[in-house]
Amino acid sequence: MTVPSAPVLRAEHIGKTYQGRSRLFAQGTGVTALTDVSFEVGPGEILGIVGESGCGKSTLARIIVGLEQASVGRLVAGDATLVDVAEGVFVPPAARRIQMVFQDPYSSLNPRMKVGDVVSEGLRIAGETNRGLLADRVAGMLRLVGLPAEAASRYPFQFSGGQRQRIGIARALITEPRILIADEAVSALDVSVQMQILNLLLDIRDRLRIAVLFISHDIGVIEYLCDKVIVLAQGKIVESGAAGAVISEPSHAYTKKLIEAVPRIQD
Ligand SMILES: Nc1ncnc2c1ncn2[C@@H]1O[C@H](COP(=O)(O)OP(=O)(O)OP(=O)(O)O)[C@@H](O)[C@H]1O
Repeated sequence: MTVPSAPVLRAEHIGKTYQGRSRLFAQGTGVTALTDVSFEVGPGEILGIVGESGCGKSTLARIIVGLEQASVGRLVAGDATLVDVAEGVFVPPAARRIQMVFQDPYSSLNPRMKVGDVVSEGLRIAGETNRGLLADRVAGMLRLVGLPAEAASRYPFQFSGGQRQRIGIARALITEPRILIADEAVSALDVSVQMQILNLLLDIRDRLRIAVLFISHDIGVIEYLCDKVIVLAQGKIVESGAAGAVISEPSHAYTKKLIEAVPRIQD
């Protein structure tokens, strides 16, 4: 009998209301971006978070990584409570061991930094100064994402979009996060390059047993990559479960609409 692993991340009843400063929000109503969002992701599991623009995907990612405060709810990673709004718990981003890969590899890499410095930045911020150790770790990360070690001495503009996304993944993984959040990480890439990056994420998941939250508006990509999925509409989970089951037999009209809108990736 296999014993189920403890979740790497558990979100409990997360809610977020943005309180604007403009007169539009004068009545204290604000914008409700998330309502009662709960899910779990286990080690080596890829959870897809799918929904149309404005459904709250990026807000959820920013809350998990700690760039945004939740208005209500809890986030627990393994034994550690990262967020408990009622108890006033808020673990700062640098202490969460959660890293993000962003949509646009062109703008998310500092063009004036060599790739080696881009990739090693997280370790240097954490206080690592040993140049030999940093170079070894960078070379290992570049190898992991399928780039040659010589890439370290070049600049981001010397690489293609897919290669830059590999650099972004190496940068995210160097601090050994327990969770990787990919926010529309393949949306800016051509379809064939998308497939290469999705396959790289599968390979990394298998090798590192890391948990991945994969945020996308594209249900075809979610179907190819993810074990589980939550479908967000207007900040609420309208459907969740095993990715194959949700996509082959969607029970909610919103999920059906997402499926009809996107060509399916065949493996
Ligand atoms: N800083 C903010 N202040 C006020 N409202 C915000 C803020 N950020 C997001 N929102 C609102 O919260 C809701 C969810 O936005 P969010 O960016 O999380 O959605 P999304 O699904 O990631 O959309 P997209 O794919 O377009 O980025 C939207 O109604 C948005 O207008």
